[in-house]
Amino acid sequence: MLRTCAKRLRTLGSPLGQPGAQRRSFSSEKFIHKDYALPNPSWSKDLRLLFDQFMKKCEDGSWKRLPSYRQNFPEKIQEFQTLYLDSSLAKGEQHAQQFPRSLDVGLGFEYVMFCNDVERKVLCFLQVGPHLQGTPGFVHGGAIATMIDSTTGMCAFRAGGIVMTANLNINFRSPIPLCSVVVVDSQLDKVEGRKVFVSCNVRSVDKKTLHSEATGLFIKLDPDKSLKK
Ligand SMILES: CCCCCC/C=C\CCCCCCCC(=O)SCCNC(=O)CCNC(=O)[C@H](O)C(C)(C)COP(=O)(O)OP(=O)(O)OC[C@H]1O[C@@H](n2cnc3c(N)ncnc32)[C@H](O)[C@@H]1OP(=O)(O)O
Repeated sequence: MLRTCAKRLRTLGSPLGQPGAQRRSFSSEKFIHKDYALPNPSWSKDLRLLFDQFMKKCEDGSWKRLPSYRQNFPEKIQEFQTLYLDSSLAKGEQHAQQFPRSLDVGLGFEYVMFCNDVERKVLCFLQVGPHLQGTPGFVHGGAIATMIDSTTGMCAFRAGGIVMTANLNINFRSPIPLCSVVVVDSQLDKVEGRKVFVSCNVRSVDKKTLHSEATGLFIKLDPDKSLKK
């Protein structure tokens, strides 16, 4: 699996250990607002197949592909700051990046999310790159938690607007091989006032292996309360 992964990365012109090529181009607006939830040469056949299968499901409008950027658009950040932040927290925002998109293409998280608002589900098809290693040959638990947080967070966001994770409970059932593709499947369970409850599982593409199970509690932010440092 790792050898195939390294081969695909060489075709990107960003060999392992020399990630600078991708980073150099990052400063241009074009790359900041590039939609990363689209196929690139680092994507494996498994990820491409899932992508193509769900793009077909989007044709009748039941599913939607969610675009994904390294940075939020300035007007969104402005809106967020105006509503929820102390002005003292506004520093450094122009250099901020979405954490799961901050690694070089192919080396970290390669993923695309699809949502179905009627079924209240968000699915994430995720390829875990070689820089996400924990135990040798397997993915770091923190990397898995990141994508569970992002997927369940997106599910909560679609139901409740701007939310933050208050509690995330994960059971790691079976390790995820590095460079494999997994499906993060999240489901909105209920909304009680400002509390949004979401559950989630992570499985192999053939669904035979359950890698992780999780539940998340998200709280809709209250515009009358400012977030503090
Ligand atoms: C630029 C903006 C664009 C946005 C686009 C977003 C798009 C997509 C989403 C992507 C998903 C990203 C996913 C990543 C999300 C994160 O990782 S967030 C980072 C981690 N989380 C935090 O740092 C949060 C830290 N905590 C807090 O800031 C606060 O505790 C809170 C905001 C979560 C809640 O505070 P507050 O608003 O003051 O609410 P409370 O009054 O405290 O609580 C309200 C009710 O909820 C219950 N509750 C709160 N926390 C918990 C908990 N941990 N467990 C159980 N219950 C909890 C609390 O008891 C209250 O209940 P009642 O009303 O009393 O019944």
